[in-house]
Amino acid sequence: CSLLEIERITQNILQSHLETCQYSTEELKRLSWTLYAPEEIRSFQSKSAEAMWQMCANHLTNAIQYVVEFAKRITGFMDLCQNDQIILLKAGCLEVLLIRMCRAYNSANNTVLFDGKFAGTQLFKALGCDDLVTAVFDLARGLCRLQLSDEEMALFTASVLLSPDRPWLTDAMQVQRLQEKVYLALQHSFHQSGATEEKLTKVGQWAMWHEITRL
Ligand SMILES: COc1ccc2c(c1)CCN(C(=O)Cc1cc(=O)[nH]o1)[C@H]2C(=O)Nc1ccc(C(C)(C)C)c(F)c1
Repeated sequence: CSLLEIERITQNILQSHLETCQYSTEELKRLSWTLYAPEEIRSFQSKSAEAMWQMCANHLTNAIQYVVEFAKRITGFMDLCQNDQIILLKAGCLEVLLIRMCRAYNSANNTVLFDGKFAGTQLFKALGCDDLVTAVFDLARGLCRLQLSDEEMALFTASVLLSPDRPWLTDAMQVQRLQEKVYLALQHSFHQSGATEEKLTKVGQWAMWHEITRL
């Protein structure tokens, strides 16, 4: 597709991301140095698993609404049949939420935004699943190292949402055509920003992995 179309796709997806990213980069920077005091951490740790899960579920459900709104604003997503829109969102919204979460992660002290301040893994002890919590923090740390710009984050999460290999899609080809345009825009964006070798390799690996899983 033409450079003009690439530019148009990039602007639409960047705009959609900025309008639905829930916290601006500046806001997260400011928040990232407000940490919980030891007694506040202890009060979270002494909650019941049920109460702690309820709190996390509320926050994540709220965040997922923003991901749904992001998808609806991507040109071409609303042209898909409703069945496919639902399949793509059901399969992809948690992946997108976890990728977006790295923006609210501070690798300097391994903390993530939770309920207004930045929390370390020990705050979530009451949940009783340290492995899941550690995995979420590890993913955020890995993604943080890519130092993705808002534009790259927008294009990357859009390409994850527009995965043509989700099961039961009615028109996978239509989704694949959309995803290929977003990949082109992402590559163009990396080359524009003189992306680091690591970033290109990482995304290349990710694209490869996607090819492999599609085979
Ligand atoms: C897309 O990126 C993010 C990143 C963090 C949060 C959100 C979205 C949603 C709002 N949120 C809140 O804590 C809500 C709040 C913010 C505020 O100022 N007042 O209330 C955060 C969030 O949900 N963080 C969390 C971090 C770990 C977990 C695990 C338990 C999975 C580790 C989790 F479930 C939620």
